[in-house]
Amino acid sequence: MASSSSLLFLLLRKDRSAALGPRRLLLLPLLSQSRSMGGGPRTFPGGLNKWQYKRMHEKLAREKERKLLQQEKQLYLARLRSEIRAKLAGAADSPDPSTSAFAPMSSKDHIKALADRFMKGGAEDLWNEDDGPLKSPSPRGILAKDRARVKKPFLASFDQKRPYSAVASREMRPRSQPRWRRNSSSEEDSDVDCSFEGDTVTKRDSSRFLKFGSRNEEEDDKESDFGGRGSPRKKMLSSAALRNCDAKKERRVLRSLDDTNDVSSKFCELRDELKKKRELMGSQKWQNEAKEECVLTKKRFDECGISPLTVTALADAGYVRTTVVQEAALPVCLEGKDVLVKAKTGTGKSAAFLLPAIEAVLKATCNNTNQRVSPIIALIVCPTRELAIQVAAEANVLLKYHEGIGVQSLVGGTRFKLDLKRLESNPCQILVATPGRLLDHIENKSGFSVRLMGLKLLILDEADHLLDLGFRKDIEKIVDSLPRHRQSLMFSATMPKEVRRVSQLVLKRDHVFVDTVGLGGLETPAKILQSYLVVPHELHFHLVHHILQEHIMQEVDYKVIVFCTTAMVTEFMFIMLRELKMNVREIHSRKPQLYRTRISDEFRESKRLILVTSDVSARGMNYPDVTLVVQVGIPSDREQYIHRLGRTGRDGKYGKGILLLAPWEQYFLDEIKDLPLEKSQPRELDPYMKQKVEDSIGKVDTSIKEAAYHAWLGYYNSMSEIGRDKTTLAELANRFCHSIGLEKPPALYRKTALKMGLKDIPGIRIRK
Ligand SMILES: Nc1ncnc2c1ncn2[C@@H]1O[C@H](COP(=O)(O)OP(=O)(O)OP(=O)(O)O)[C@@H](O)[C@H]1O
Repeated sequence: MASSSSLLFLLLRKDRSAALGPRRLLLLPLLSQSRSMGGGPRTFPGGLNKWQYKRMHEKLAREKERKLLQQEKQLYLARLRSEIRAKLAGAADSPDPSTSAFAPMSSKDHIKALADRFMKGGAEDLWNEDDGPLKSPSPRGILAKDRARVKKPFLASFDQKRPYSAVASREMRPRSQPRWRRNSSSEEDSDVDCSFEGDTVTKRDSSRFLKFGSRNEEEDDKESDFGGRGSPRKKMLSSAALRNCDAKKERRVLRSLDDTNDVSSKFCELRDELKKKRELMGSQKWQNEAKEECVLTKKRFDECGISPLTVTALADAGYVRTTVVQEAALPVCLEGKDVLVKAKTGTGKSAAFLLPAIEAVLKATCNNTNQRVSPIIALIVCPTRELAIQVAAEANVLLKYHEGIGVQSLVGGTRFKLDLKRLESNPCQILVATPGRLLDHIENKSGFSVRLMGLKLLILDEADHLLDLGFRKDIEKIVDSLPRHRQSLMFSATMPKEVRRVSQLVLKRDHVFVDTVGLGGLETPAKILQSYLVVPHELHFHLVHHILQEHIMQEVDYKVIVFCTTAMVTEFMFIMLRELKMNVREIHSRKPQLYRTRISDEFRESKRLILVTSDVSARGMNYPDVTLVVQVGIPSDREQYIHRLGRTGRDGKYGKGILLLAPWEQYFLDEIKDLPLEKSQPRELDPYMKQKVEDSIGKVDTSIKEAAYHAWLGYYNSMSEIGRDKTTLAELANRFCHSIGLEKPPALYRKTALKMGLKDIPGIRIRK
């Protein structure tokens, strides 16, 4: 077993070094060329031009991905074959198959080998629900002496009794002990999860072992013409992800509109389940539970081993005690280890990675004082422009008393030359960047690559999103151009197991996993009251207006974010609400960067304002005191729901979240069934207000409505649940079309329809 996993590891290393090799070789001449020429070359080694050079890297990345995929497939097939053989040979009944020299490898061992390949120890929680019979004696039944034998997982130096655990992947629970156990009664049932945390055994709902949704939510530059979820081509790529071979996701395809009735029994089940949850969640109980969730700990920053100047700056900003994630992550990060951190939204992850970044700079600068051009010591990569700007601003606050340490941001949507000027005139040791623009600098300015040679610390904020297929290639290229001897940190509020599997692209194999949520723990802040509403498309816009009005009446200092599915639907919603004289602003990828930054700053400072936005504001944005988050339509996946919701209830405050779905979109509730969502009471719409909304919809320009229809179609076409049934999709799109006041659906270009698989589909009109 050990030899097979080490063989796999060797294979992988070989594959990786094959992909890295040419890049490294190419970098040397590139550097020497830049030194001799003095400026940044526009030609590339081997006489390649920029595009050839770019294509060569893309090809390398494609090959690497293909090889990984193939290996994964082989392993999975081998596992299936072995399982069949085991059954035929009656080995399944054998109490200990491993005792027979000829016994086939068990499925569990195969999965272990698979996990070993990625993470060595600590990968047990990456397994799929169905992988192997993890039957084991009830944890209650475990004898004290057995418990004593269970080596405590390596915990980062913080209080283990807290509801989180920091687990070093190198020292994991012995496999003989149950980490979690599925309730075998039914796939749909909420599972009971038993997990050890230190010495304690906790029972939890483990229904969050869910699918690997493809998250092609765009970074600013990636929001496609056809909605925010990336182009159909991107989607095709994502469907080739590892999950096809490994994740066992139950498909829910809507064959026709009538299917919504056919699955009513399923919904009944769901309703019952939710009713039970509602009872549990009775508002009194919710408040009590919420009160218990405390973000701050007793540990003070001056006890954390960070520079006194930083402690003073922190105190100026009102930070005296650490938050849960800061207490857990800081010691391991400051030790210089590679760390993967998962913590709920709004719990202070930014400071948890900025403080180690500052310490890394202090350490590096005192070791090396006479450099002509200051190297970049810490690089922070963020998925969106606003987030990068926000993180840079927070770094500046923490650097208040550190003279000579600079921070800069590199984001798309600004002029490349201006970036260069800024970088030259204000040298910085901490750089915050979005992947696209960063790669532009790496590939086009060799002087910049030289500055990156001194890098000590790489940080990926919203790491699961950055390692998702929309960004992964860019991240791989960036990582390939950085020194190998560095520390790497990855942070996010969500960490799907598939992302953990590929985290080795960035992290060392013996990295530490700090999880302040805990296996099976509630992934959303307890202080957010979550609910959902199901109404037909035709009433969505009326209802959004109604909900906003209701909220404004309840909250004097309201501050609301309305998330829409795509940039163009966002634009439509914004204009409609503006026509209704509401105090609204908009941010989405179709707006110029200067405008976006201005609105973002305005919203941060303001009260009594509504921000209508696409997913560009979903992750990381810290707008204080948001009182309500409304999500209109299905989010691209469970993770996106959690991040959008997390714009409220930050920093230990209370908040509200409402998810608005059309009847056919209810299947999404299954993805978040472990989250405490209540069904909201249907609202009575005032006929007068209804007419007012109709009038305002009528005032929106037809070209915007048409673009919104196209974007809507593109967004839902990329969702596997509905995108495969094109006829139903076209019907639903037509309903949406009526809801925005268009009489008939606007025509698509033939080429676009072909690309989207919508040619010759009834209800889809093609441009002559
Ligand atoms: N130690 C602290 N004491 C007081 N407030 C803090 C502390 N650390 C962070 N905060 C505040 O908590 C809020 C949320 O912080 P931050 O934006 O870092 O959260 P996050 O975990 O990164 O959220 P997300 O998952 O959405 O990215 C901010 O307003 C920040 O100022």
